[in-house]
Amino acid sequence: MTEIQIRMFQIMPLGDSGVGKTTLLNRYIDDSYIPGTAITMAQLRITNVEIEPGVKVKLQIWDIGGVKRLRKMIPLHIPNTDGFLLVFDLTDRESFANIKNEWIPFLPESSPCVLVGHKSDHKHRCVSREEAEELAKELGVSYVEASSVTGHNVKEAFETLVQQIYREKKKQEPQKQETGASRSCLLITGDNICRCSLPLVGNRAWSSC
Ligand SMILES: Nc1nc2c(ncn2[C@@H]2O[C@H](COP(=O)(O)OP(=O)(O)OP(=O)(O)O)[C@@H](O)[C@H]2O)c(=O)[nH]1
Repeated sequence: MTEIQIRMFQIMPLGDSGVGKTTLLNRYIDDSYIPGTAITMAQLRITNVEIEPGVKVKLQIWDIGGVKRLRKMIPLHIPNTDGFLLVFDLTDRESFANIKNEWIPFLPESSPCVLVGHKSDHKHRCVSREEAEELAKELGVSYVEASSVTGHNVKEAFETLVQQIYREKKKQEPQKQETGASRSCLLITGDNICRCSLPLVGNRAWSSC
């Protein structure tokens, strides 16, 4: 019998309108590239990731449009968000400057974050890797250059963040176990039987897997 741990993390890509947040999500979740997507209002996407043998994460991703009038929705979601992708467009210097000017101010201190230089396939790049790495160092976060056109490093960007969240959560775990925050259950799917450790909500263990 295999023991499987199921966790739930919530993440949010942040960045100016047009940097490619929705396209990045489409590439990560559906492995598809849909050019010229319309401005997003807000949508919740869900996917599953195995982060190490026996540990699965149900990943909820809030995609909120980067235009100014939609930004008031962001603080509503921040308290439930475990980590952020700070996305800028490598062909747009303003979107790079806005990471510090517009997006960092939304974040609680020490939030797990990955800085993503997006559209790395584009010929007309105007932010150098050195500048971006310098910003990442200043912010104390990892830096990944990705392209949703080619798919290059898209998985890496999301999974670097998920691993970071996982490490942070594990640090807080001994305290959770003392309060009995999870319950071991048998999960039967077809011919497979596995043991899962599920979080307790109130006094119930739950899973939507
Ligand atoms: N060259 C190139 N273009 C891309 C890439 N990703 C997205 N685009 C284009 O960038 C434009 C904006 O992409 P979106 O995904 O709509 O941007 P967004 O950040 O979600 O925009 P909002 O919903 O307004 O916040 C679209 O025309 C995409 O086709 C990429 O990796 N390379």
